Amino acid sequence: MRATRSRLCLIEDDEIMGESLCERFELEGFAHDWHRSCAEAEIALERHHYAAVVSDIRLPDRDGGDLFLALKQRGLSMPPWIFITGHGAVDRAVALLKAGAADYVTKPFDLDALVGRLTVMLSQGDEGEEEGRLGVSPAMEHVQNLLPRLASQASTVLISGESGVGKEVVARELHRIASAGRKSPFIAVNCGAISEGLMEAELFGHERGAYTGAVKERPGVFEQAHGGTLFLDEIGDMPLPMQVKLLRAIQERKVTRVGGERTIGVDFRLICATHRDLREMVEEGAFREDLFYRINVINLRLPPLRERGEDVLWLARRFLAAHARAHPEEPKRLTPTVEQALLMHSWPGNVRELKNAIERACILSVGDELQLETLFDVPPPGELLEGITAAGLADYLRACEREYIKQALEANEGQIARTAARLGISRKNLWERMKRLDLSQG
Ligand SMILES: Nc1ncnc2c1ncn2[C@@H]1O[C@H](COP(=O)(O)OP(=O)(O)OP(=O)(O)O)[C@@H](O)[C@H]1O
Repeated sequence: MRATRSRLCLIEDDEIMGESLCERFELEGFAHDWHRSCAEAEIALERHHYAAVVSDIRLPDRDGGDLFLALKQRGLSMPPWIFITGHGAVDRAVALLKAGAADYVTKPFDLDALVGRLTVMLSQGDEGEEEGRLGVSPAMEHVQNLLPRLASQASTVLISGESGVGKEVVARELHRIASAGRKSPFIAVNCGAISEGLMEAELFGHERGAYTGAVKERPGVFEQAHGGTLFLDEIGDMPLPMQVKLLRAIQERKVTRVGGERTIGVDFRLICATHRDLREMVEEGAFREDLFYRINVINLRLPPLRERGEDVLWLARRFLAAHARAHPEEPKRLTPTVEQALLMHSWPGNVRELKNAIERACILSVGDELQLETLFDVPPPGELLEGITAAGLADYLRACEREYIKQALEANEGQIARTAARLGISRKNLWERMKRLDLSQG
């Protein structure tokens, strides 16, 4: 992906106006792209992060304001927009300002003042304002706004949410903010992945000769996290006997290595994460109540991706851009059909599933657009057609179509809107086909 953070996007069809603006931009040393139609600009805006957009309102193929509103509605991460307008269209420009545009200038305008504004925007564009951003949905913005306060005031935080929602991402962001540019350790431990026998040594460390095979002394994760953050993932999987020891270490901020005598003071921020309902586990006797209250001081609940639709396309574009950065190629585009399918999918695997789907689709899609069929696991044709018998071609095609739609319906729990989006057809069209093929929803 081109480094366009410090680049301007000009949308102007008037050759004289466009040329004079570009001349001035060149004089000022502003990197810029000039697009003469909305269609051209739309593709560029989907692919690149510009620092600012300067756009005419009246353009040959579409109203520039409509393009702005449509991209905004699609959740595209938008640079500040400045509209150029004639005297007759000031009302429209004011309405666009209310809808989120940065500014407007009326022809003939003061070019120096415009250049002054753009200089500020270009310098801000270099700061990478998207870094550390968790999402654009109200739920994630709420979490984002809480993090600085938690970083300065909370020493224990519990993050809950389904698998793949981004609990570790949030934990790392909290750590980054708390570290404020200092280098400090972030130690992540998956409590579900360590066998019960090894857990004590893993958490508290061991002295030399503490057990067979302990040829060297080794600090545990509490000591490693000293001065930084200890992230205990899947805390609900911690065996009960270890929970007692964990509680003591958290409360006293001291540990004793296995096979050792001395206590070692440790200072760390503790972030625990779980996809399980710890309160329910307490009621069932599977999780200690005292430990639960100790770690549940601040509970950040991350909603599943299906409950924060605003984030889906925003995240998808981030993953597209990341893929393009890692592999030297132009980022692929999301077509309206693909966008619709992404929005309708229920994402049981949350952000992890979305990330994997986009990565797979980037690799498998041919051309510069993501292809719908590469996004989701659809059965390979051989598997789909297995066992289909038919009297002739028409009969055979009908059987294939029926089987394909039937499987898509099953995969989407019979939900018409989702299935239609997944198949890339309208709901009405899906209903008609189901009727014709004698298929029911469930
Ligand atoms: N806001 C986000 N921005 C970018 N990537 C994200 C975001 N949230 C999650 N991801 C990505 O999704 C994947 C899953 O995220 P993460 O490991 O943080 O989830 P989790 O809730 O901790 O999952 P688990 O419960 O299975 O451990 C990771 O690859 C992560 O990079």
